[in-house]
Amino acid sequence: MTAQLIDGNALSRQLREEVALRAGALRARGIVPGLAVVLVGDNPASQVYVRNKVKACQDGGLHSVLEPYPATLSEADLLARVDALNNDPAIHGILVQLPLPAHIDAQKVIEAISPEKDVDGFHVASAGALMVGQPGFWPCTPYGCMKMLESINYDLKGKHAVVIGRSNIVGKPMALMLLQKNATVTICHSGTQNLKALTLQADVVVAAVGKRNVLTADMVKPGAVVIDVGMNRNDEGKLCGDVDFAGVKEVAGWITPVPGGVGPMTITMLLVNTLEAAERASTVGHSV
Ligand SMILES: NC(=O)C1=CN([C@@H]2O[C@H](COP(=O)(O)OP(=O)(O)OC[C@H]3O[C@@H](n4cnc5c(N)ncnc54)[C@H](OP(=O)(O)O)[C@@H]3O)[C@@H](O)[C@H]2O)C=CC1
Ligand SMILES: Nc1nc(=O)c2c([nH]1)NC[C@@H]1CN(c3ccc(C(=O)N[C@@H](CCC(=O)O)C(=O)O)cc3)C=[N+]21
Repeated sequence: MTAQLIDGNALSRQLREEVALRAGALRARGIVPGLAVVLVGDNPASQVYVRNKVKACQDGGLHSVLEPYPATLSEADLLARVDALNNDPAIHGILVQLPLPAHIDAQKVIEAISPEKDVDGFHVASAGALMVGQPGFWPCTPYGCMKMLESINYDLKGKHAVVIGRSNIVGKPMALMLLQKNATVTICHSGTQNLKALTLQADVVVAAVGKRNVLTADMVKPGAVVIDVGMNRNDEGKLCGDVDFAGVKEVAGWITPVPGGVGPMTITMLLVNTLEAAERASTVGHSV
C-alpha cells in the first residue's frame, strides 16, 4: 500500500474531545447543548444512524432526544413537531432524518426548521450562506471531508479537485467548500462524459455517488487524495464505499476508508454544529 490512510475514527475522537470541552464550558454557564433527532418510519439503516448520533451526543456531553414516529405520521403533524422544537429553548439543533416517507415533502420540512437550529445545514438559508461565504451551518458530510483534508495539512490552493456527485447535501456543498479554499473544482454527475479523463487530472477526488467501484485505480493520478463518501453494501453484505479501495490505495497518496472514514466525521460535525448553535444562542437575546 502506498497511500496513507486518513482515519476518520481517530480524527473524530480528537475533535469530539474538543467538543466535550466546549460543551463543558457551556454547561458551567448553565447551558446544556441539545440536539433533537426526528425519525419517521422504521428504515433499519436510519435507525442505526440515529442511534449512533444520539450516543455520540451523550458521549460528548450534549443533551439529545430521539423522537421516533410511525411512517404514517402526516406532513402536518411533522411540521407541527418541528415548530414546537423551533420554540423549545432546550433544543439548539434539529435533525430530521432523511429519507422521509413519500407522502411527506422533505424540502418543506427542512425549510420549516429554524435556520438557527439547522445543524444539518440543509435549509435554503444555510445553502445560501455557504454559497456567498456568510456564517451559517455547513452540511456535516462535506464539512467532515474538509476537516479530513485539514488534518493532513493539505493546501488546496490551485489544486484540481474533482467531485463526483452533485446532490444538495454532499456534492454541491463539497464543491463550494473546496472552491472557498481556492481549489479549481470540477463537478461530475450521471451525465458526465469520460469521467476517467477528468479524475486522472485530479489532485483531490471526492466520490459521493452511492455506487460501488465508481473510482478504480486506473482513474487515479499517482499521489492524489481520495475521499470516499459512498455508503454501499458489497455482495457479502459488508459496508463499502464508492472507491475500489484495494486497487486505489496502491496509486493514491492518501485515502479514506469505509467504514471508519467520512461516516464518523459526519456525526462529529453534527456535534460541532450543535455546539456552535448552542454557543450562538447563548450570546444573543440577552437584551432584557
Ligand atoms: N458518509 C456519510 O456520512 C454519508 C454518506 N452518504 C452516501 O454518499 C453517497 C451519495 O449520497 P447523496 O449525495 O445523498 O446521493 P444522491 O443519490 O442524491 O446523489 C448521487 C449523485 O451521483 C451522481 N451519479 C450517479 N451515477 C453516477 C455515475 N455513474 N457517474 C458519476 N456520477 C453519478 C448523480 O448524478 P445526477 O445528479 O445526474 O443524478 C448524483 O448527483 C451515497 O452512497 C450515500 O449513502 C450520504 C450522506 C452522508
Ligand atoms: N437529516 C439527515 N442527516 C444526515 O446526516 C443523514 C441523513 N439525514 N440520512 C442518512 C445519511 C447517511 N449518514 C451517515 C452518517 C454516519 C454514518 C456512519 O457513521 N458510518 C459508519 C458505519 C456505520 C455502520 O456500521 O453502518 C462508518 O462509515 O464507519 C453513515 C452515514 C447521515 N445521513
